[in-house]
Order: sequence, then structure tokens, then C-alpha cells
Amino acid sequence: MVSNLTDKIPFVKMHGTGNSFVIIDSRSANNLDWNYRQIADQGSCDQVIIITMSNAANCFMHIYNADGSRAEMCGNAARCVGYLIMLEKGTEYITIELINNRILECFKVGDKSIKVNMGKPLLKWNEIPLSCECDPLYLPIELEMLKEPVAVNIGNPHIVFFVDNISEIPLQNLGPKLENHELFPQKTNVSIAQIEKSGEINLRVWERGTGITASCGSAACAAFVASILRKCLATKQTSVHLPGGHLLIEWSKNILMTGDIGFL
Ligand SMILES: N[C@H](CCC[C@H](N)C(=O)O)C(=O)O
Repeated sequence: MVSNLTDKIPFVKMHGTGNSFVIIDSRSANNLDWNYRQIADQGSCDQVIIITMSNAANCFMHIYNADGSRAEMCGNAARCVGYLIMLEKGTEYITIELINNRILECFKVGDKSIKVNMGKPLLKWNEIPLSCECDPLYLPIELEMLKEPVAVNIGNPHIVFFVDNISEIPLQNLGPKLENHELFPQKTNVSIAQIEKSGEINLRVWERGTGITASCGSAACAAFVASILRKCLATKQTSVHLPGGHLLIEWSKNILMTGDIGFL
């Protein structure tokens, strides 16, 4: 299902557990010269995704946030693009290349359920990256009721705060201050996590370059990794519940993320 945004741009609108995307197939034109902020405004989506050809994978996925900034990773969009390319090829496995030479593996595990191998998290201060050396497990940040987040890179930078009740956190107000904190030379995505007695995680996310979204795949991965590193959980997998739906996150050698996709 493809429709025209302005009768010039063939595109498809999809979501990954509520994270919305305009996806443009530019494998023939190989064109990256778009007004991403305008497309995101017109398409009212969280990210704009451009697919081009790749020499190392079934396709190359370019990610642009609603403010036009480029991102290195988008787990939920990878599940949507994975679905589209598997549909086209009639397979249940494809690979996607991202910038920084990262290759994602996508697996069809249900009618509209896609699993992505998100690779390994980066945990050193200069891999997040941070602007100075400090312990990424307990960052020296305190803002109102939030303090000492965990920093982790899932291909893109994330911080995760653990709280008792995520609904009490004014994320709309605190998100932009944290995204642009001086400790993050490339800014950061911001998550608020509440660990349930069941070991499942409730999560709300302020996305770098976009704001509050219904779901963020890489944030769900970051929250699970952070909960293991902080010894809040001792399990190989858990369900992460976001306003847009839930994601199954597994972490042994690599991080695996599974969830539903749909068309908008
Ligand atoms: N805002 C993110 C990119 C989109 C990530 C998110 N939508 C996902 O599913 O991982 C960043 O600037 O790093």
C-alpha cells in the first residue's frame, strides 16, 4: 500500500508498536535530499525512513527524526522495514545496513510480529558518548525527582531513570532539558522506567529529535540492559510495556527485540 504525500513522493506509513514512520523507498533514485522536517510534519510521524541500496545487506535504512536530525538506530523502524523487504522477497529473514557499518538481522516470527537482532550495547563513557569520563551506571545528573540515570548506547545514545511511578514524571517538561544536557555531546534519548514485581518494565520515552513517542525500540532495549546492569533484574528476557504496546527484549550475546508492526 503506497500513497503520495505531495503527488511526488511515493511512501508508506507504518508503525512499530505505535512508533510512527513515513517510509520512502529510494532504492532506484538513491535520493536522500528531502525536507525531513516537512515530511514529518505533513506525515505526522515520529521518524522519516529512507530505504536505499546496500552492498552489505538487503537494504540500507536511513533514519531522520521529526526535527530533521539524523539518527544512527531505530529499532521499531527496522521491524517495519524488515517486514516490507521480507514481504517483497517472500522470505522470513533479511538484513538491514545502518550508518556506522551496523547490520541488523530481521526475522518474521508471526503474521505481523518481527524480531530484530539489535547487536551488542556499548557501555563505556566515550561510547555513549559522554562529554567527560564518569560512571555510566550512575550519571551525576539530578533534575527534580530524577537522578543518577544509567547511560547505554544501542547504536544511539540513551539514558534510563528508574522511578517508583512513571505516571508522576513530567516528561514533557524534563525531557528536552535532559536531551540537551551538556553531558551528551550528541544529545540523548531519555527513558523513565518502572520495574514491576513481575519483572516486566513500564516505560515512557522522550526521543531525541522527536519528543514523547508511543514507543521506542532502542529505548526498550536500553531499559532492559540498564535494569540488568543495575541488578534490578536477573533474567534473560522481559516484556517492556510502552503506551503504544509491548516489546519482548532478550539479552544474552546480542540484544533481540520482538514486537508487532502495522500500516497507518
Ligand atoms: N530518536 C532516536 C531515533 C529513533 C529511535 C526509535 N524510534 C526506536 O525505535 O529505536 C534517536 O535520535 O536516537
